[in-house]
Amino acid sequence: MITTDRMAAVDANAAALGVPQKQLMESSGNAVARAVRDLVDPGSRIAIVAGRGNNGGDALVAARFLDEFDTHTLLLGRAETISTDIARENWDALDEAKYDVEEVQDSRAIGLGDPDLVVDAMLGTGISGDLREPEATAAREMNESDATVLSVDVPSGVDADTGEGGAGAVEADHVVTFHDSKPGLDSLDADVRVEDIGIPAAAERFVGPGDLAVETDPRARKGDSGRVMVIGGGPYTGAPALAAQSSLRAGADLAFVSIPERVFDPIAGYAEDLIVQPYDAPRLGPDQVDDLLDTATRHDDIVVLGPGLGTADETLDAVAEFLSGFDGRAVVDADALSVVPEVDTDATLVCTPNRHELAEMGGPDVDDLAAHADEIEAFAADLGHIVLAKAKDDVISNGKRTRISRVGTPGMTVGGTGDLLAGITAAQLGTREAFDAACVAPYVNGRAAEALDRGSGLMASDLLDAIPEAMRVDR
Ligand SMILES: NC(=O)C1=CN([C@@H]2O[C@H](COP(=O)(O)OP(=O)(O)OC[C@H]3O[C@@H](n4cnc5c(N)ncnc54)[C@H](O)[C@@H]3O)[C@@H](O)[C@H]2O)[C@H](O)CC1
Ligand SMILES: [K+]
Repeated sequence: MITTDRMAAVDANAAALGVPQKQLMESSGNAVARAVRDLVDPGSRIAIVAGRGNNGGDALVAARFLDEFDTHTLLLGRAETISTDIARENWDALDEAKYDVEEVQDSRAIGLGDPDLVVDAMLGTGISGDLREPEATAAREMNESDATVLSVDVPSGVDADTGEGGAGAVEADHVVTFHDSKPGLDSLDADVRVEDIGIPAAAERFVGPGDLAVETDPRARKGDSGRVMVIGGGPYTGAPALAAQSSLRAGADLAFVSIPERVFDPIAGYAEDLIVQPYDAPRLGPDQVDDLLDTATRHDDIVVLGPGLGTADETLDAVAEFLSGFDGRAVVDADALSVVPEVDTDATLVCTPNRHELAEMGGPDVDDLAAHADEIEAFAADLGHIVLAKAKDDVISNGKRTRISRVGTPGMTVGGTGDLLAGITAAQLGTREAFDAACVAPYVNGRAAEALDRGSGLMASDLLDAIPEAMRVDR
């Protein structure tokens, strides 16, 4: 089962892997033709009704595979208004090769004839709202006709994610959908077949450029990427500052750093963009927890817990107490990680262990994390939280789904890149579902390093400037 947004991401990832959409359209069209052949005998009358988007494009491809039928293709609208290059190229091919095609300029002129089968390729995943003209009239004609109706990808007018049909949606007898079934097809009174269109498994497994495009959290609004609160520092000062700064570079609106008073000066001195909130204690301890919980909960802060905190008993007690009282979103990193397996929390956690921290938490003790992705998935299921395990290839799992981010450079083994990752993850949690945020963050971090291309001598702070560019969708 795949949603429209995920499908678009996988599509773009496939293109980045060298399988462009036009090739997928060729496979889709071929699959449509196979479905036609399974439903009617050679010589039967077929009416193809194509819209001006890629859903129509699929059927325009299919027309070339249906020579043994009496096929008539109607394009709803003028060819110049076809909305994508690949669909238009497939129209032009039919036109040049003298297939039986017709541009329908006016909804009153729609005549399906008396076909045995209608291919409904008006609208697929690009639909929004009720059917407009001329699609509405064409849908009515299809629904009133005696012909078998085969819909391409999704019955036109039906929302592929929800199954909701706008007024006048096509009532399909059969649906041929691509790659994976869609949630909205489940509730239909139609026979649904899922066809493989040659999308490489890697397009789903590996985080790619398509993943950047999709913002998946319904709470997300433009310019509302949330407040990040880094609870860290004390023994160390650089780590919390790097995490907070990277969260800003990755789109957070405000970054707070909660630290012991005695390290206020250095941390406040690193960057004027950070809001430094000191507490009166030499290090984090249980006395600070009520205040921190109160602030984080009141502002719906996305918390980063761990960078530079150290391993003092009272600090780890405070971490455990914070997590058991917290029900928001948090990234847990570094020294705070050891507490997670013991703690009972309602929070949504993304845990970001390196190889050693993963083993100490009870996960697999291995060098090549990606080769042991199944064990990391089992560990995440057991832990009940999202695990973003950091290595050359990062493994991200929520216990059910597991993906790999394989971007980055050897120079990233330098100290501080993990702090950056924690901050980027927190910012991503403001606009995406937690698992998607955990997948995109290491991809952004790795792309930033690739863009700098600095080899050895890279410092984590160098990467800060490269993060915004690495998040751009159109790179
Ligand atoms: N990997 C894949 O999934 C592939 C899918 N393919 C097919 O492409 C379509 C999606 O194509 P897209 O161009 O994004 O959108 P549509 O063709 O569904 O529609 C766009 C078209 O429709 C107009 N429109 C929108 N809402 C309405 C409305 N209510 N009434 C009338 N018209 C409307 C809009 O303005 C556009 O012009 C997918 O379903 C698959 O079939 C690829 O072929 C291969 C890869
Ligand atoms: K359709």
